[in-house]
Amino acid sequence: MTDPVTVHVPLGDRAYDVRIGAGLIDRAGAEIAPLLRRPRVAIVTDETVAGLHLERLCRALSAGGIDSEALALPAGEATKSWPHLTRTVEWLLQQKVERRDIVLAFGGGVIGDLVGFAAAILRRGVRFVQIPTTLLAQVDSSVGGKTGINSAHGKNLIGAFHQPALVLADIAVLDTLRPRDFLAGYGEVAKYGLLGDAGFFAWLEENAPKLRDDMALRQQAVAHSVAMKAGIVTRDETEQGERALLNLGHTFGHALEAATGYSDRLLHGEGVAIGCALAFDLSARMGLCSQEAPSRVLEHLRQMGMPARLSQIPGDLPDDAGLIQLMGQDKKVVDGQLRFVLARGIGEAFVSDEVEADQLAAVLRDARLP
Ligand SMILES: NC(=O)c1ccc[n+]([C@@H]2O[C@H](COP(=O)([O-])OP(=O)(O)OC[C@H]3O[C@@H](n4cnc5c(N)ncnc54)[C@H](O)[C@@H]3O)[C@@H](O)[C@H]2O)c1
Ligand SMILES: O=C(O)C(=O)C[C@@H](O)[C@H](O)[C@H](O)COP(=O)(O)O
Ligand SMILES: [Zn+2]
Repeated sequence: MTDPVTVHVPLGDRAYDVRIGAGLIDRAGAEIAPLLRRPRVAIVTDETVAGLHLERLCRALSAGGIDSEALALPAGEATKSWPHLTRTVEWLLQQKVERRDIVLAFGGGVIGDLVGFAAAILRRGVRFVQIPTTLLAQVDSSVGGKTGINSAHGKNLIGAFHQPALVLADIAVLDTLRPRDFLAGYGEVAKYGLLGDAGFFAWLEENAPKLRDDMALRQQAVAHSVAMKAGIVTRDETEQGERALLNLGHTFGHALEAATGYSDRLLHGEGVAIGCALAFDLSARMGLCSQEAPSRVLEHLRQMGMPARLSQIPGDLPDDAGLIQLMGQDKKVVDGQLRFVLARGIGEAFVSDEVEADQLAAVLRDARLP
């Protein structure tokens, strides 16, 4: 057990804490009990997380005098869909979860997004606690209140803003992640440096390879990422402006996830990594930043063993027109016009609607090369 770090998200009557430390799951009862009106919770998780960590969570809740029931959904992005949303909401109703109860989302970003959305619509809104178990969910998806599911038309197209009442990020639970899932989550960590903190990116260039083994560095990386996200979300909760910077790499990434059918061919964080590389390439081609910036991004992703090019995605992809059509469903689109997060350098991202079709085509063409 390390001393937890707390990042507060000061959103008025929707304010909450993000607690970050090793061993927090074992303290879940004590951490959650003060939020409860009656000592019971409904847990929604996925089958992989249930097999590895559910018993421990239930024991910790029980030690705090809290009864629990759990629903385990299939693991993977395909679960962020209407059928599993329906199943979750119906199960929560069957459990007679009341408006003043708390639902626990115990898993990665898929569970957090789905369960957060279920909580947002159940009885027109019940509170929920995020217990994120992937690196991605700890640094990004559990914080900020974006919840939702995917559609064949695009990523996260059905959803709501619904802030959690508490986030408990047990960084030791990441030890059981598959290396590929750990690295995919790292895509979102690197994103924070790239979008707004050159010093953090330089720190990552030196320390990121050690995050898997060094708990103190891991805690620092998670806490720094969460603090950056909390700051942005506090200034712009519903993405009227600055929050769109958190979408760096996502216009490309989300289109690629839709193109690969939300399957294991491409994980969200991998799409973000490729998308960041493409966004920096596009920025350099438009003369917004020097060539050194995309070269550094590529070099770092390669050093970490992450994909950075379209040619690293297994199987066929749609042609450029097909990918651009998928980008047309991006939530940043205004009046039918695509908007991209571009950069003037590492840590200097901004939103632009001035990308020209031939520049975009050149980026996509080159990214298809091996
Ligand atoms: N709401 C937001 O702000 C936001 C931000 C970023 C990403 N997202 C969403 O998050 C999703 C991706 O999240 P993810 O990468 O966590 O994927 P995920 O939830 O599918 O988890 C990845 C895999 O890791 C397994 N897993 C989870 N915890 C584990 C553990 N401790 N040990 C072993 N295995 C474990 C899961 O079963 C799954 O197979 C995407 O749908 C993305 O759109 C949302
Ligand atoms: O919290 C945000 O805002 C983000 O954009 C974080 C992203 O990493 C995340 O993938 C988010 O779900 C994407 O948002 P969307 O609005 O493009 O679906
Ligand atoms: Zn993301």
